[in-house]
Amino acid sequence: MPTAPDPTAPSLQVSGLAYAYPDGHQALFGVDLTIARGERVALLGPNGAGKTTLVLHLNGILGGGAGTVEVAGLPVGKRHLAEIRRRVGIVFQDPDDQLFMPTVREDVAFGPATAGLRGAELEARVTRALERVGMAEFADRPPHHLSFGQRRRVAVATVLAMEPEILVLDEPSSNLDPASRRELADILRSLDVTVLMVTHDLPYALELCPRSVVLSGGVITADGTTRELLCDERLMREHRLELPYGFDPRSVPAPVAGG
Ligand SMILES: Nc1ncnc2c1ncn2[C@@H]1O[C@H](COP(=O)(O)OP(=O)(O)OP(=O)(O)O)[C@@H](O)[C@H]1O
Repeated sequence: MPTAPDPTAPSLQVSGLAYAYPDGHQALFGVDLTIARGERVALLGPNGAGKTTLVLHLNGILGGGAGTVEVAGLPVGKRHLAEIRRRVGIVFQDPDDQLFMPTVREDVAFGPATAGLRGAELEARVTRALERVGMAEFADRPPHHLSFGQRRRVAVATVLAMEPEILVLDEPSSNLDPASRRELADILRSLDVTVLMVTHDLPYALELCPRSVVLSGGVITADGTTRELLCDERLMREHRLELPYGFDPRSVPAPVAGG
C-alpha cells in the first residue's frame, strides 16, 4: 500500500547529508536543504560540485552515507523505495535514458502501469500527462521518431504520469533551440508541482526559479533568491558561475512561485 504524503511536511528535507564514493572520494560534506511544497528551486554549482551526487540521493539510487533525506515526510531508504521512486520524478539530461517503449503512450503508461494502474484510469493518467507537456497528438508515435525537444517533453510526461511530489530536472534546457527552450519553460511554469532543477544555464534558472541554491565542493554555499545570487559578483566568481556575455540579471522580471 502506498503511504500517503504528509501534507504538512516539506516536499524535500535533506539534513546533514554526507557521502563518499566507494573509492573514498568524498562528494558531499553535510548538506542541509529544505524545499517547501510548490517551490521551484535551481541547484547551481560548478562541475564536480556534487549536484548529481545529491540528486541521486533523492530517490535512493545512492545512499549509505551520513544524514537523512525525506520526501513529503517519508525517509528515503530501502524500506520505502517503490513509494519514494514514485514521489521523486527525475528527468535525466538525455531523454533516451528514459524512453524505451515502442510508442510514446506506452512509455508514459509504463510507470503507472507498473504501480498497478489499469484501464480507463491509466488511460486518463497518460492523456493528462501528455496534455500537460503539449504532446497528446504524438501518443501513437515511436519516441525515436521525435525530435530531441519533443523527446524531452515526453520524458517529462513519463515522470508527471506518476504524479510525483517533486520533479527533479537535470539540465532541462540543454540541446534545446530557443523556441523549444521557451516552450519547456512555459510548461514547467504551468505545472502545479515542486521543482528542483540542476542547471548551468543561469538565465534559465532566473526565468523559472524564484530561489536558487549554490552547491560547491560538496557543501551549500548560498541559498537565496535567484536574482540576488546572480547579482552577487563575488559569489559568482568564487563558484565559477558565469552569466552569458552582456546578460544583466536585473533586466529579467523575477519569477514568482506558481506563475
Ligand atoms: N562514481 C564515482 N566514483 C568516485 N567519484 C565520483 C563518482 N561520481 C562522481 N564522483 C566525484 O564526486 C564529485 C561530485 O561529482 P558530481 O557528478 O556529483 O558533480 P556535479 O556537480 O554533478 O558536476 P557536473 O556539473 O560536472 O555534472 C566529483 O569530484 C566527481 O569526480
